[in-house]
Amino acid sequence: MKVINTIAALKSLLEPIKLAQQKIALVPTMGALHKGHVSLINIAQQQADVVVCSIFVNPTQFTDPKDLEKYPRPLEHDMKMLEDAGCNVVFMPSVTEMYPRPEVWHIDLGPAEFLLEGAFRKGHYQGVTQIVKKLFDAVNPDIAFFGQKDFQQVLMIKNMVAYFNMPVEIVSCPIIREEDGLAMSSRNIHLTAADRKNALVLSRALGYVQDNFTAHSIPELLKEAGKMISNTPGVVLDYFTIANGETLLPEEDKTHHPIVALVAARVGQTRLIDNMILN
Ligand SMILES: Nc1ncnc2c1ncn2[C@@H]1O[C@H](COP(=O)(O)OP(=O)(O)OP(=O)(O)O)[C@@H](O)[C@H]1O
Ligand SMILES: CC(C)(CO)[C@@H](O)C(=O)[O-]
Ligand code: BAL
Repeated sequence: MKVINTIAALKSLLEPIKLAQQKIALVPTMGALHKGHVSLINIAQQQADVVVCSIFVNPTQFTDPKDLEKYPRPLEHDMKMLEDAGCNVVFMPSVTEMYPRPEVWHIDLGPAEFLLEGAFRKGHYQGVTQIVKKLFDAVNPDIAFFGQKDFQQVLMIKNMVAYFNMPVEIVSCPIIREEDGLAMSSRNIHLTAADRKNALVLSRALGYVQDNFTAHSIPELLKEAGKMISNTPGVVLDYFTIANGETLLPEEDKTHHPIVALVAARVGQTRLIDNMILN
C-alpha cells in the first residue's frame, strides 16, 4: 500500500496507470475508518483495478468548529484497516496541500442543497463538493464510491459532477450497520453507553416505516416514528421525513419511486443521521 501526501506525487503515481487504461476507483473518507468504509473499498475492488482511499478532514464542510476540533483522527488504526482491506493507495494531504490559498467556491447544486442536512448545516454541501472536486482533479478516477448513509451527499455529488460535466461514475453503496441496527459512523465513538442505547431508536423508527410502508398512510407512519423518537430520552430530533428520493421534498404519492425515509437527531452531544429506502 502506498501512502501519498501531495497532489504532485499522486499524479505521477496514477498518470501511468491511467495511460495503461487501468480503471481507477476513489473512496473519499475523513478517516476514523470502520466496516462501512471497508465495505466501500471492497465494492470498489470488485469494479476497478486500482483503489485509492483519501483521508482528509475537510474544514470547509464543517459548520460547527467544535465538531471539526473533536473529529476523531486515529491514524495508526486507519492505516491498519486500509492495509488489511488491500487498499492500493492512501492519499492523505495536509490542509495547505488542498487549500494553498484563499478561494471562493460556490456552485449551483439545485434546490435540494438547502433541505435536510443543508438546512441544519448551512453551506455544508458547498464545502463537500469543493473538496470532492479537488479530490477528483487530483486522482482523476473513473469511478468513485460513497455511502448511502449520506444520502443527500450522494445527490449533491452527482449534481456537482453534472455541473462540471466530469467523466466520473458515482456509485452509492449500502449502509453497513452494527448487529443491533445502528448505522456505523465515525461519530458513534462519541456516544456514551446510554446514548448508544438511545441511538437505536433511529434505525428502529426507520425500520418501522419500512416494514409498514404498504400497510399505513405516510402521515400515520410519520406520526408513529415521531412518537417512537420523542419517547426516547436524550434524543432530540432535527428531522424525520419521508421524501422523494430525487428532490428530497416530502412525498405524498406512494407510487413515486424512489421514496426514502431520512432522519437526523442529536443523541446526547452527538448528531447522527440515517435513512432507509422504502420502495
Ligand atoms: N455505515 C456506513 N455504511 C456505508 N458507508 C458509510 C457508512 N458510514 C459512512 N459511510 C461512507 O463512508 C464515506 C466516508 O464517510 P466519513 O468518513 O464521513 O465517515 P462517517 O462514518 O460517515 O463519519 P461521520 O461521523 O462524519 O458521519 C462516505 O461516503 C460515507 O457515506
Ligand atoms: C465525501 C467526504 C469525504 C468529503 O469530505 C465526506 O463528506 C464524507 O466523508 O462523507
Ligand atoms: N459523512 C459526512 C461528512 C460530514 O458529516 O461532514
